[in-house]
Amino acid sequence: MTDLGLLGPEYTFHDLARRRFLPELKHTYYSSFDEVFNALKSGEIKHALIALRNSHSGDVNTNSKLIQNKGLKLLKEFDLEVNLCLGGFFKNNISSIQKIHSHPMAIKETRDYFSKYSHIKFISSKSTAGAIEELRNGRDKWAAVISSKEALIANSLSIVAENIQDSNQNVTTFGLVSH
Ligand SMILES: O=C(O)C(=O)C[C@]1(C(=O)O)C=C[C@@H](O)C=C1
Repeated sequence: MTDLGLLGPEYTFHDLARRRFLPELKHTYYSSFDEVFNALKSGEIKHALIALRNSHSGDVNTNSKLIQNKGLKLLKEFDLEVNLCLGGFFKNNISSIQKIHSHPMAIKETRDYFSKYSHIKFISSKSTAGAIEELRNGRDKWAAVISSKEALIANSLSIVAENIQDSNQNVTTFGLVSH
């Protein structure tokens, strides 16, 4: 049994919250909230770290409701400032980018920023760091991702723009949950 399950891979915002607030816990990454909830139910993990809400874009998934409906315990809440970056294979101009992969919440949190680039197609991914894997598989030089700066650096991608979130106080609240 691992102590903590969370949405991965490395350098998702869940992972940045884990590193900041719960660095001592042995952890396992999962690729969706469903998988994290299932791992908690089956006893594969003791605790889960799950995003509940964002200060600008509201509820994350239906996670708060799911925690209540499943009779899980919300032990603690942690607030993490979420600074979003745009990154890709090259330091492209934003106007030359055609496609952006990211988690739906990160896309929501940057909607105003991209409002003048109406040609860009947004593609939902399972997490901001997971979007990087999709970017690599797509091999499209005009594609980009919205993710953490840490994820871009760890994956040797170029940073096209920093702090692109619409709200300058963009905070996501994460819950530490147990059975
Ligand atoms: O995709 C990630 O990196 C996540 O950790 C998910 C998530 C979310 O669930 O809202 C976490 C914080 C940010 O608000 C954007 C995405």
